[in-house]
Amino acid sequence: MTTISVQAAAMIPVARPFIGAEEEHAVIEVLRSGWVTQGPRVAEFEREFSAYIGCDHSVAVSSCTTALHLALVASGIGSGDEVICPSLSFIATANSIAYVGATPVFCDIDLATYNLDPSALEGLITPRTKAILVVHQIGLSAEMKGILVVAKKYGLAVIEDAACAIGSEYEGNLIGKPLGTMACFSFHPRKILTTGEGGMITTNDADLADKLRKLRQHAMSLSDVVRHNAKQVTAETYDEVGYNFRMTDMQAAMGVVQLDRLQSFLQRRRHLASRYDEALQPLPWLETPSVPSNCRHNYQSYMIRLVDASAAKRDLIMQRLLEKNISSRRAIMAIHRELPYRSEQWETALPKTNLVTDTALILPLFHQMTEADQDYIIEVLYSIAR
Ligand SMILES: C[C@H]1O[C@H](OP(=O)(O)OP(=O)(O)OC[C@H]2O[C@@H](n3cnc4c(=O)[nH]c(N)nc43)[C@H](O)[C@@H]2O)[C@@H](O)[C@@H](O)[C@@H]1N
Ligand SMILES: O=C(O)CCC(=O)C(=O)O
Repeated sequence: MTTISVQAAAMIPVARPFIGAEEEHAVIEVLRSGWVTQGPRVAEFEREFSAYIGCDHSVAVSSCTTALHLALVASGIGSGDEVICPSLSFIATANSIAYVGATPVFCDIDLATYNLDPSALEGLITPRTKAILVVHQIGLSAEMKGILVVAKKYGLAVIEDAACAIGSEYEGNLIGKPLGTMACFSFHPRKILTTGEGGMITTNDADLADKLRKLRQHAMSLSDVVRHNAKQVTAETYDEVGYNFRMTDMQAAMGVVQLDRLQSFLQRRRHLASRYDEALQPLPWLETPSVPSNCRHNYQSYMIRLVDASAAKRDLIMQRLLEKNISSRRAIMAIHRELPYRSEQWETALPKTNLVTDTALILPLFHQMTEADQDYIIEVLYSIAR
């Protein structure tokens, strides 16, 4: 048996945001400006985000979780309603449905893409179904055509959880040029573009955008900016229950700089992903990601799936990697296994979700990861195989 001659000098993290001097300067400028939340930098970030995505409106909020929550509120979804979503997703997907008093109904996935299986949707629709919350998991677009056909047939809203999908494409368009009513993005540090925390809702519907802008700021009738600039004494009213989901100008200033870097982030990730693909494809005990020809992946995460494995075996491999200073993560969680959503019904209804959550793992992938680090990770995986 060959042993690995070198040990990584320091832990290789699963992810690391790239934050440079330009972000520092941009944030300091905001701090010195005297306007620090939902001000000019937020408006600028929204404009630049719309220009990049090619959508009409972008509404910045405090996270993707609050973006999803607000999108459901603005869609009029509430108590007694059902929303179909995958269980193979971060818990925020289902939590956003629970926040509005609706019930998440979990749909199984397509094993090739780890996204909602359009052919499994119809069996879940009841008279209470109001929407489909589609996730573009780890940055790969869901098969939107099939999903939109079902949504149209039953008159359901389609909201896209694009938390991980900035820069990803479906049929030649960037995700976020909404195919449904709204798409929601995350700028959490585990995402490709980060503002610390932060989120964005994109839409082509002007009324919806107005509603979102109002609701994110306590539903006040006149914004603080309008009142600040008013030449006459003025007061706002609060005609419905709103939320405090504002993004700060420090976050937005960082976002503007990160958006400038996005092409280079995407290029680097795609390059490293193709290196993983090439090196790992010969290993018969794992499957590398498969990308349908009508999609372009951003590789927010690089996830491999172990063939003929169990959760215990996967965890053992993760432990071996950790002992070699390589951080990995279990696959995407299965929401239906967490206490607030757990039931026998879901455990038996979602076999593909169960298989992926038990047998996949996420390998390190980040902008500054060197090819030498990546070669080391590959070498360790080969040694585990032996
Ligand atoms: C369930 C989660 O799934 C995905 O994350 P994950 O479980 O694969 O990985 P996490 O443990 O959240 O990733 C955290 C890693 O991301 C890097 N990182 C760098 N900076 C940060 C930070 O500020 N916060 C967090 N949480 N992570 C940060 C570090 O390498 C850290 O170990 C993401 O989609 C997360 O947003 C989601 N919460
Ligand atoms: O809280 C987390 O770990 C991630 C949630 C997220 O991505 C968001 O709400 O923007």
